[in-house]
Amino acid sequence: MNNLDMNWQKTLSLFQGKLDDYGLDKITFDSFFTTLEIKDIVGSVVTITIDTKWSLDVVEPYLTHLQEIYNTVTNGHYQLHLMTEEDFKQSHAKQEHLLHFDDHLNPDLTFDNFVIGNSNRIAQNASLAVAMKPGISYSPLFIHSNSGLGKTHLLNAIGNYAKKRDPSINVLFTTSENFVNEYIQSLANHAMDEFNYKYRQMDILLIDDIQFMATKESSSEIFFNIFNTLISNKKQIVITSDKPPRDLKGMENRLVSRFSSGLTVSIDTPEFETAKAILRKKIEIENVDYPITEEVLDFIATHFNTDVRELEGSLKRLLFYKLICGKKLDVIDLNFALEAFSDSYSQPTQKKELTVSNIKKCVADYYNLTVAQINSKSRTSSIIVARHIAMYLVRELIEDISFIQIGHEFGGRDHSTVMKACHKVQQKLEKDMNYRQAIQDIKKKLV
Ligand SMILES: Nc1ncnc2c1ncn2[C@@H]1O[C@H](COP(=O)(O)OP(=O)(O)OP(=O)(O)O)[C@@H](O)[C@H]1O
Repeated sequence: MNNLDMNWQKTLSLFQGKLDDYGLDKITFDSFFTTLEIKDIVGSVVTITIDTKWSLDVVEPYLTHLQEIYNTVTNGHYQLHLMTEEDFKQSHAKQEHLLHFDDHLNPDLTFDNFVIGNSNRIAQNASLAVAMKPGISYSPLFIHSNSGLGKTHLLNAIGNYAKKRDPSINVLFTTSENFVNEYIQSLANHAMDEFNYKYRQMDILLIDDIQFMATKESSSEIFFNIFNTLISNKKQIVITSDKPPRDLKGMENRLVSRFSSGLTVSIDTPEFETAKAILRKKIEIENVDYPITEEVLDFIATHFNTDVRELEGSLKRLLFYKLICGKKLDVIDLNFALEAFSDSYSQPTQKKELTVSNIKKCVADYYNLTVAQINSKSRTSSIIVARHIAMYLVRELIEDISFIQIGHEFGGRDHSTVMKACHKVQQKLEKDMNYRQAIQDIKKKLV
């Protein structure tokens, strides 16, 4: 007999000794109480089963006495929970079923095939740290970048890596859109218990593209609760988004502040060498068995480098063109690449004309402000931030424009005010990754 059974038998025999006090007789005790069995202890809840519903009705009124005795025997603070054998089996089956959910991880997206460069090193390092020790140091981890730069890849890599190290942990990858749909469906099917149970038992919850949840109020509410439960149970949450937490328009402040409470990292557009390394990796994965010259890689890395998806697409196009062109080629060289991209590649076009007004407009749009607010004397902090960035970008992007001219363009301000603003931006750029990303995003829209 194990400890658990011994404690229970002791409880029953002490209970039996007090039958008179409880107004019970031996025949009732022998018929109903001796079949009680401890099935499960989760935390402080001890589940006891009984064979039938009518036996349950007889025993239930005496449960608090049994609980008192059990806590004296075990010197614990347990709550006894009584249910029929049948109910226990059903709820167990439900939980077993829920434990076999699909993790939705893509096994092809791993750290092994994620190319590291300056543009993504911090995000990759943070992701790996989290995958090695989920929930320990950086929860939530918030990864943001423009589209196609590897956020989904890293999310999957975290899940795949962690599962490989410990196959017993519960990992779930989902997009915020799927989360919202699943929530709506669970509400409609009266299956919110299952929904909550599933999400709350995760050791690692990976949520892609959180920006879609911004305006979904009730889904945000339930997500907020799940988020808090997981974080307070030291579980790992990783979230991705196309912008940093504070720029998630429409997202509740309490969620934004929770998102910022862990570690926030960003991914930039791959620089030339990283773009080439990614191309080489993709060539290796595709098992390309003919040489592609360095010049071709340079060409693609220079002209199709907005994001990694574009790099991948260009390579696929090149390989496809080789397949269908009908030429017998031993090597893919630059001439062939120029032919393959003849309709999508044109000589670099002239830069868009940059004027003070279109820089102001672009910054104002980015921050959801008007140009009049940028020019105004308002001291509201969000307007000041946008105004300073606009001044800085004017100074940086328009050749030979003086501080005096800029001051004039921004509502007749003094040149020293403009100088101070530009200096402040420069200082903040060096320290604040999110700020740097915002300025890069605006620049990208302008140039
Ligand atoms: N550093 C990298 N090394 C190898 N492949 C990469 C890298 N970064 C991105 N990729 C590949 O680029 C493609 C796009 O990446 P991914 O889907 O992860 O981007 P994303 O940032 O999540 O985009 P979106 O915001 O549009 O969802 C994927 O095929 C991914 O495997």
